[in-house]
Amino acid sequence: MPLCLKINKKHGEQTRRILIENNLLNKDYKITSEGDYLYLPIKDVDEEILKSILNIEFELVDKELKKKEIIKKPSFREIISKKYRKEIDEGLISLSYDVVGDLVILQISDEIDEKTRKEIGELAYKLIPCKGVFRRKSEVKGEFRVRELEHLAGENRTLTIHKENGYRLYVDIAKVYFSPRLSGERARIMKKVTLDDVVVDMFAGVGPFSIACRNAKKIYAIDINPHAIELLKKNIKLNKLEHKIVPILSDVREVDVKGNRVIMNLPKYAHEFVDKALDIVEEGGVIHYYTIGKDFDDAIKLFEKKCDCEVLEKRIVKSYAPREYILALDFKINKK
Ligand SMILES: C[S@@+](CC[C@H](N)C(=O)[O-])C[C@H]1O[C@@H](n2cnc3c(N)ncnc32)[C@H](O)[C@@H]1O
Repeated sequence: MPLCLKINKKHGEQTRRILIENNLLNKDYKITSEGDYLYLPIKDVDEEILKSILNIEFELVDKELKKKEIIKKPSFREIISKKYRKEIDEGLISLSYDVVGDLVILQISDEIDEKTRKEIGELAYKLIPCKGVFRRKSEVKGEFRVRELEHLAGENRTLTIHKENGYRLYVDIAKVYFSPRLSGERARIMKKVTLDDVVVDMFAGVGPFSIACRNAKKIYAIDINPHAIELLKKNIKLNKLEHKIVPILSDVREVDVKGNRVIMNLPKYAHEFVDKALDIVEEGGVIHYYTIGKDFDDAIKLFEKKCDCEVLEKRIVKSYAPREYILALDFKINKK
């Protein structure tokens, strides 16, 4: 029986949208109405998180709902979930994967032997439209936030061109950080940018946030990884933004720039850079802060200790670990 959110019908459309934006709607079941109430199937999530993103009265209930019937040819996920059920249940093989350009990145543990890893790679190569298949060999690590990869099938090349939100990006999955799962977040920021904005992208990588801010007056894109800046320069050309984006290869702590919209996409360590972000942002400006947490409280306390600010928007970007999330908070900085 799926976990459901029971809400008054009048909040239906808005709530459905927020659940989809936060990747919390359980799409295996149909949304059902009874009397004045709607039952929306949801994924396992803390009640506190739901309270803070929904802002309406709701109940959490277990309810029998109809399953969605979809007839289609078997996918990579369906095939491996039958063939490797035990390993999936033990958490050694994941059903989720990333597609970056024409490359696929699978999540298979080191504990799975090499022959089986290659076999799964070949299945992915056949069933997911792509040119090459890799596996995550490590977590993202180090200052550059890059992960080690193992080639499993198809072309053994790590440079690709990824498309999202109407722009294109050169990405080298072995040399720079890039997550296609943040495209929705970049689309959200894109909608907020105005022609008068001066954006400072403190941890720019190959520039997806900077390029998403293409409507701004000027964008300073900073990164400490030389490979990221090299690709960022190619991406600026590819998207014809030479007149707007200034690439800067440096530790952001050494850079002296100012802006009214500051992007801090370094979730694991962003808390160490809040003073620098406050130094960069103009009063009345906005800091887009990304962090890891179980809820939004720590981030809000941290900012409130350092300045007079208000939270304009907060949302779960994606899950990070069981009951831990990558969180996005937009802080308006009233007074430093
Ligand atoms: C999580 S990645 C985000 C990249 C990019 N914003 C994206 O969405 O693909 C963080 C980036 O911050 C860079 N970085 C880490 N420490 C830095 C520092 N002190 N100064 C500048 N860049 C830094 C890393 O090289 C990495 O590219």
